[in-house]
Amino acid sequence: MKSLYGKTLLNDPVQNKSTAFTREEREHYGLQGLLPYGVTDIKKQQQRVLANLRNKSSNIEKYIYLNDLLERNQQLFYRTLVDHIGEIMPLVYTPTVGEACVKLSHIFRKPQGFYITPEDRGEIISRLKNWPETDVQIIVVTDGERILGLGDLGANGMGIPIGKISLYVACAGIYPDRCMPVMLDVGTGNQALREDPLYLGYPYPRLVGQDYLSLVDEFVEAVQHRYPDALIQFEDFSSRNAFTLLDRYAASVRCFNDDIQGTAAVTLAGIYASCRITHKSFADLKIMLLGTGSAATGVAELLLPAFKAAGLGEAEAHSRISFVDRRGLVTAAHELIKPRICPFVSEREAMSFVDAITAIQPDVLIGATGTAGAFNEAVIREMARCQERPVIIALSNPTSHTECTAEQAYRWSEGRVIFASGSPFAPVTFNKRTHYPAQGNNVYIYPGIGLGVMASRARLVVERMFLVAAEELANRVLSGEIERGSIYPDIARVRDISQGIAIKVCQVAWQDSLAGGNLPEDLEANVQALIYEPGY
Ligand SMILES: O=C([O-])CC(=O)C(=O)O
Ligand SMILES: [Mg+2]
Repeated sequence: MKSLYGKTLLNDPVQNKSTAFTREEREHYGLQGLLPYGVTDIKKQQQRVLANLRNKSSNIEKYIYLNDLLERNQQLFYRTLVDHIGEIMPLVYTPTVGEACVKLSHIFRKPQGFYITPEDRGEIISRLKNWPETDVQIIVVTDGERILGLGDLGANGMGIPIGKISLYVACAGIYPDRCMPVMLDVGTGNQALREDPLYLGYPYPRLVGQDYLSLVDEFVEAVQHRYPDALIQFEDFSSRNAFTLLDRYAASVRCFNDDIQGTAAVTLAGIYASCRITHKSFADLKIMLLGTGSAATGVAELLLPAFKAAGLGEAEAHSRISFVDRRGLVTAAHELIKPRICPFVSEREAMSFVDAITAIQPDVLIGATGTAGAFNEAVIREMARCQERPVIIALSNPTSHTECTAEQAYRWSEGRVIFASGSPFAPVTFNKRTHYPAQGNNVYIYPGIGLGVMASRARLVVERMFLVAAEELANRVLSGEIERGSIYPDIARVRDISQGIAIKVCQVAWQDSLAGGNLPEDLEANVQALIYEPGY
């Protein structure tokens, strides 16, 4: 690392320790006079951070404060995030990051991440040289078209890759300088944004068709040229582009789509864990999905190999999965069925959502619609009538777009639901009993996948990696958590869990001959060696 002195050192977020510089360091680095007398350690600094944070009156203020801290003192930011992940994750990630994205052009302070626009066409390789890091291993890229359940936020969507990267660092221990958030700013279909005088993105309608694809191609090729080891994580693209890009690159480029594959794995893990509560066999389950976008489709497509691994045949596996959308059960009577949903079309007659629950009696109901209220009272009551312990997973983010609240799920099921949601909910007390909703968010999966791909230098990211990640995550739910109805582990253990997932991913990489190099003697040590522990 370059030796910095004086103000330059204090202004460098990576090397700055602020009041934690010792007397000797102050003398050595020319810091005398530039700091108050008191020398504190990182624990005391954390106390100050937490007190200031808790004093802020709104979540967006907390987001801004934490972001400023990251830009001032990276070690302190990450140490505090890691040590207080349950409290701070919702402020740097879902749900607050949703609000931050909506307002990003207005709260903008310091540029972060890397922006590419159509004006960079033909020049992306040389533009990438402007990024100062030489060893980038993880790239999270969005084009801002489907930010959480909030829709097209254009370049304001940059908040998402930034948030995801901070959790790669906190939840998997990837070194910050090995991570790169990228915004492919190809314009926005959001007219209000384009007309906002403070909007900072490329203020034109979105590139589409071949113009769009060729720009993404150029970006992917440029990444492979400049950062040949990097994993590309596609995030928050529109459903259509998400599948198009995954189909285009997955067989030849080290990449995955988090909304399709990460969400699928976290959902599958929750379903596996729910069987420990209901004492049902996974192979017997019937699963209903509301929504036909990238997340719901991804879940169905990962359930198929999971069912097959549990002994079901192809047709039987398909028959366990049903889709509903706002028109009701997806049957052949539906017009314009998306190609990937076709294999799951029900042979029953057309019927409403609630009637489909009555007819099919699903054990598990999953929502991925981006629509608040989609799980209304009638839906939840019918699930509770059909099942002693209905499993309901409301995936959509942020909280304002979740299919139902935790409180509604417990109330309308008389406290019998096993509930999880993409965004966090506080515990709910109903009929004098406290219920603990779990957070089924892909943050339990993607950091471990990334770490495992990095540790194995796997050429490709394959389906089996998500299956083993789901199994590992489900196995990490403690019996005490199962007893209180939680189907995901306490987020405080996520770092350890990500390492467990990474080891399983490495095993797949070596078994499937995808890994770079020879199988290390000790896979765990191989993963451990990569871990960043924030501190001075
Ligand atoms: O960001 C999150 O919290 C989960 C996710 O990928 C999404 O909702 O698109
Ligand atoms: Mg996402």
